[in-house]
Amino acid sequence: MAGLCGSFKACHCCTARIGPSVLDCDTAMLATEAARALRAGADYLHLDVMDGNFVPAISFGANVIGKLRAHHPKVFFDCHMMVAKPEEQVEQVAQAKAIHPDTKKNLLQFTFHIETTKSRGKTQEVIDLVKQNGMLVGLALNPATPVEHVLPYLDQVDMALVMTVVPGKGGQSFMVDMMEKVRHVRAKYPEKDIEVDGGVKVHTVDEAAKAGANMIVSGTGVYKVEDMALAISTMKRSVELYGNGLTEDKLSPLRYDKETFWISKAWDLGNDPT
Ligand SMILES: O=C(CO)[C@@H](O)[C@H](O)COP(=O)(O)O
Repeated sequence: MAGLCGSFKACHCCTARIGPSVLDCDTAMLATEAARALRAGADYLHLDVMDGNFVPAISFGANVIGKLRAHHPKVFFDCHMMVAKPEEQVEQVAQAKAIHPDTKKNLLQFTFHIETTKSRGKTQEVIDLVKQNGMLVGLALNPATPVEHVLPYLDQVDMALVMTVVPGKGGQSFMVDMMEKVRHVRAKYPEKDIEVDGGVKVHTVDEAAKAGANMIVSGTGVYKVEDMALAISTMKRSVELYGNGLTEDKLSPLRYDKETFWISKAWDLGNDPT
C-alpha cells in the first residue's frame, strides 16, 4: 500500500526527530528535565539561548550548555541562538562539542538567525566560523523574514529553522501561514533537515509534517501536557506518515508515560539511553 505523503508533495527521506525545547521546563533542574524528555522518546534537545537583546528575555548561555553536556554526552544538542551577535558565542558554545561513540555523528549544532547577520554582511562569516569550530550549522528565520533571505546559504548549512512564532517565549500560537516557507525549502531541498519551532503540539504538528518539516521543536507541547511520551510519539508518527510516507503499520509505536516508568527503571540499572 502506498504511503500518504505523495498527496502532500512534501515526501522526503529525512529522519523524523522530535526535540523538546527546554525553555518552559523546570530549568533549575535542567539535566533531570532533559533526561525526562529523552526517556519519553525525545530524539534531541533544543536549547534556547536568549540574550535580552535579539529577544527581550534572557534564558541561559554557553556555560549551561557545557554543563548539560556532561550529563548527556550522547545527545544531539540544537543550540538555538537568539542572540544579536552570534559570532561572539561560537567558541564558547563549541566547548560542548561531542561525537557519538557508535554512530560517529556530530552532536552539536549552532543555529543562528539570519536577521542578526544579513544587515551586517556577516552571514557567510558566521557559517564559516561555526564550521571551523567543528559544529553543524543551522540557519533560522523569523516569521517576518522572507524565505528568499536564507535561500542563498542553504547549500552550506545543515538545517533550516522556520520559526512558527515570533521568537521570545514559549506557549504562543502556531503560525500556519509559515508552512509556505517550509514547502518552498522542502521542494528545493528534499534531503535537508527542516525544523519548525513555536506552537507545535499534537494538534498542529500535522500541518508542519505535511509541509515537509522533519525536525519538530515543541516546548509546552511536551513539558506542559499530561503524557509526555504520548505527545512525543504522536508528533513523530505525524512526520513519518505525512513526510516519509510510511503506512500505519510501519510507524513508530505510540508510547505512554507508564512505559517511561519502566524505561527509567532500565536506565537506573545501567542501560542509559541518554
Ligand atoms: O524559540 C522558542 C521561542 O522563542 C521556542 O523554542 C519555544 O520555546 C517553543 O515553545 P512552544 O511554542 O512549543 O511552547
